[in-house]
Amino acid sequence: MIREEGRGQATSLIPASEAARTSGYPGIEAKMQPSSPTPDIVTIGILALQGAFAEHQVMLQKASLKRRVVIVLVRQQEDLDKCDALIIPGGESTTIALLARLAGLLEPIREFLKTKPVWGTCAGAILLSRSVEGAKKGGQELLGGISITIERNGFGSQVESFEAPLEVESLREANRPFHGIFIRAPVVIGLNPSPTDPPIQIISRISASLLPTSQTAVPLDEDDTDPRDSRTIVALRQGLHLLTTFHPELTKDDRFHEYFVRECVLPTLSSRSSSPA
Ligand SMILES: NC(=O)CC[C@H](N)C(=O)O
Repeated sequence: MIREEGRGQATSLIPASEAARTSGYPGIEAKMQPSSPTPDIVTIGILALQGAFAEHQVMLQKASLKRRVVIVLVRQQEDLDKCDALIIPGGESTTIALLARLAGLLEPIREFLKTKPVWGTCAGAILLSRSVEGAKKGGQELLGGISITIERNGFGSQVESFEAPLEVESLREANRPFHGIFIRAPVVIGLNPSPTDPPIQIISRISASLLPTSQTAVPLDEDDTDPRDSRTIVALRQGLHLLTTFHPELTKDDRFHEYFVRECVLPTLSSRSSSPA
């Protein structure tokens, strides 16, 4: 099932017991907004093997979040074990996968994905996909949390990297476009959820008129799930996870980071802490 997402839901509070559980980890603390009634803490890991992890870290530190966020740069399993959520940055997906295998992180992240939210940006989006086309010779290891097929460098080579304004209805101040930076970006070429998978929610599509001229995507009706139409999808969610084919961390706009914490991370914390032990 595929659905286009409307406005986001309100976040829930994290009980003090949860804050106690996550406190005391070495990491970097992002600022807490005064509106938070309790010193709730959420621990977000950033896979820091290659690529734009430092930019995600800076953005999370500056982001206007309603919770205190402890940031953990994840390089080994014991870092991952501290995290409530994980961001996989852009960079080079084959290299990140190789380094993750060498660090013994591929299987732990696959396990992590089953219960905790993960956000993949660009190369991270490739890793989060269930299958990939255009992989380097020798293949490409994936994590596979989201049931889509994605095409590496699907908009073309470096010279066809581009920037474009995106409409994203679920972000705060939704009438202000989000500046999408696409660098050798992957393209969503198929949505393949099985009947038992959570539904895929489309968060943003790029207007076909803004795509590089080499692209021939034809925008169809909003509800049409024709695979051709998937090429205009640039942000989507499935279950706990978020995928963006562009780089929000390379902008000065914190709204995607705020969205991930508010919509993907905090609801899982509150549901975990309210479920019976
Ligand atoms: N900006 C990026 O993350 C590019 C992704 C890169 N094309 C890859 O395949 O991994």
